[in-house]
Amino acid sequence: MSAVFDEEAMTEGIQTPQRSVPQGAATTATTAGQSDVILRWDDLNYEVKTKVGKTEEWRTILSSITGEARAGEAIAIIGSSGAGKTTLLNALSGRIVGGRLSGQILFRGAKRHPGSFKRVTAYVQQDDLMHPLLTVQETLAYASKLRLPNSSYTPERKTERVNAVIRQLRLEAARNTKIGDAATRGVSGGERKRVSIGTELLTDPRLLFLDEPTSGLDSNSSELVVELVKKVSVDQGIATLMTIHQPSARIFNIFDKVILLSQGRIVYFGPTSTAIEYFASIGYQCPMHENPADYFIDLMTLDYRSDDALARSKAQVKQLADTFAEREAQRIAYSGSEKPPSSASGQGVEFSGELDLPRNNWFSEYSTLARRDWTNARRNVPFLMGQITQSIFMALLIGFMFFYLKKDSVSVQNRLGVLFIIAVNATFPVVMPFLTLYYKERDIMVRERSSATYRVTSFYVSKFTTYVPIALTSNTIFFIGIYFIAHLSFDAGKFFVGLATFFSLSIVSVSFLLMVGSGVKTIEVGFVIAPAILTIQLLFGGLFANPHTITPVLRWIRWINPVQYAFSSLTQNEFRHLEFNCSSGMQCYQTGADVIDAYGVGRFTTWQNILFLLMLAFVYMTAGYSVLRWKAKPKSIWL
Ligand SMILES: Nc1ncnc2c1ncn2[C@@H]1O[C@H](COP(=O)(O)OP(=O)(O)OP(=O)(O)O)[C@@H](O)[C@H]1O
Repeated sequence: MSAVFDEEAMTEGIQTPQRSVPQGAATTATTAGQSDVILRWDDLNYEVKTKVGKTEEWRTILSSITGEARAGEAIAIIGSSGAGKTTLLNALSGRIVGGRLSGQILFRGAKRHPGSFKRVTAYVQQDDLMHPLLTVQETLAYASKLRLPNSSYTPERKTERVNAVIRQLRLEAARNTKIGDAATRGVSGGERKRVSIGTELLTDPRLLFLDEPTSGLDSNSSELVVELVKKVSVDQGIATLMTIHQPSARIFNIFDKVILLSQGRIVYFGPTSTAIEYFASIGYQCPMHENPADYFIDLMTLDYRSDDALARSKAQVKQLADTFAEREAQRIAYSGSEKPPSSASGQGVEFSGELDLPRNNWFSEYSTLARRDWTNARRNVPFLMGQITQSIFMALLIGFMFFYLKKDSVSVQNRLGVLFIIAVNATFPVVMPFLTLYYKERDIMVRERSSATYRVTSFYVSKFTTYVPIALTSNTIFFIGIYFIAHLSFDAGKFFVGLATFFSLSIVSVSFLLMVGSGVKTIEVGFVIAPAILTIQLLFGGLFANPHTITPVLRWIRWINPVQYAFSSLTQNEFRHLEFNCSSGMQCYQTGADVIDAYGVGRFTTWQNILFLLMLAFVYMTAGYSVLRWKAKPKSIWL
């Protein structure tokens, strides 16, 4: 019996209730027709380069892998560590990066189109990257807003879909519990995994891939996860493939089929129910009370305890894989070609390239992401309190350090010092804490975008518009505190121009952290690069060295240095029209204009400096966006 597909609904990603497949309809390759084959892979080979240069070497990771997955079928990929399970799952799901992949993969008889294939497949990663401060309900609701098209789903239908997934995955009790993380207690490991699966099931996929969904879970939670996945696969006619480490006997028996992998070769692929029989037929009888999965894994695992044991186990694995290949060849010769008619030409059901387009318009994506970001920010009380506390503390400390600046010549140095510290405070305390936040969000974005959820621009702009107000709030507290405690010029015009400069520098800092956070591979690298660049900006900021006297080789740095523009603007603003009382006989600055001249900060006017700051913010934002876009671009190999 074949599953009934609604083509139009598939294009729109709509739930299609008539797609259900009766249990048992797709459990054996021989009884079901070709039409319910969702994914077919033939002779897959994958190699990676292990040495570069003249002595180039390639290591084979997958070798001659053939098989298929049908609607309603749950298939386990089992093998010892390093057998190639994840590599196979990645190859089939279109997530393999680097190396050489050959063979053929057909989705419902047709060559896969990356954009449309992603739309109809779901991939549940081993690490459940989710927002820890959102509840289960909110996590799924935001995912539904981002993933389901507004054109086919009204808000009510999206809510219904979320409720259906919550029921399906038995998450009712945890509905209002936060996801949590190491710092915040949240849902249990099993619930977390089910939420992760739920976000993928919202779009009603045809194919579901799961990488080690039971890792880190106790046996009951593992069993529940696998059971629920199996039930959903049957109910919705989904073909499911999952890698799994040492399943219990009960979990093993839930699967319709198993792929037993060793050293990148298939040792067995077929119904779970006949695996014991097959191994017995080739001389390996699973003992009565032993978990078959453990027994098979033992047979397939290389024994590194001694050279002899290793040679013996290698020979055994080779023999198992060779025997299976021979049996398969005989079976195919006996039953005729197993390939679907379209596979040779790759001409099956073609997908519309339009499926590549994002699901919703930019504003819809942006407003959902911005609301989600604000909810996360509002709930991140330790972060917000940390920002505000450090602003108050620094304002008091620095304010009283420079308490009551007078109008004598000695105050010139202090006045310059306080202005420079204001500039410093708009950079370091913004960049460093926000960088950690952004880095985590970036990883979630990469995961969410791997199933073509939303545009990079909507994510990026949403981050900018969330971080800027938070940074400006804490920075305003700092600025007002220090301005009045240190008695900077008591002049409304000067105060607001100073604040505008400080705001502009804070905006540059947010843009800078977005650029660094987008560019670095790991957060550790970010923590090295960001302070190094900020320190250079401070060194060339205008206080330590006169910009005009810096060696020409390094003088260009001032053009891209926001601190220098900010310091120049703040200094001109503060010192303009000031006059100093010189003690008799002492050489000193008579007026603020003398100070501006002496420090070489009058090249551009205050407003020109502010304009340069905003231009720099734009340049950093654009550079960060370009890097992020390039990084977020899928680089997978497609067959
Ligand atoms: N890009 C790569 N470069 C080098 N080696 C690779 C690459 N990808 C995979 N491998 C190697 O291929 C083998 C199979 O890796 P894979 O991650 O698929 O194994 P696995 O069966 O999922 O193992 P585990 O259960 O431990 O996760 C491993 O030895 C791994 O080191």
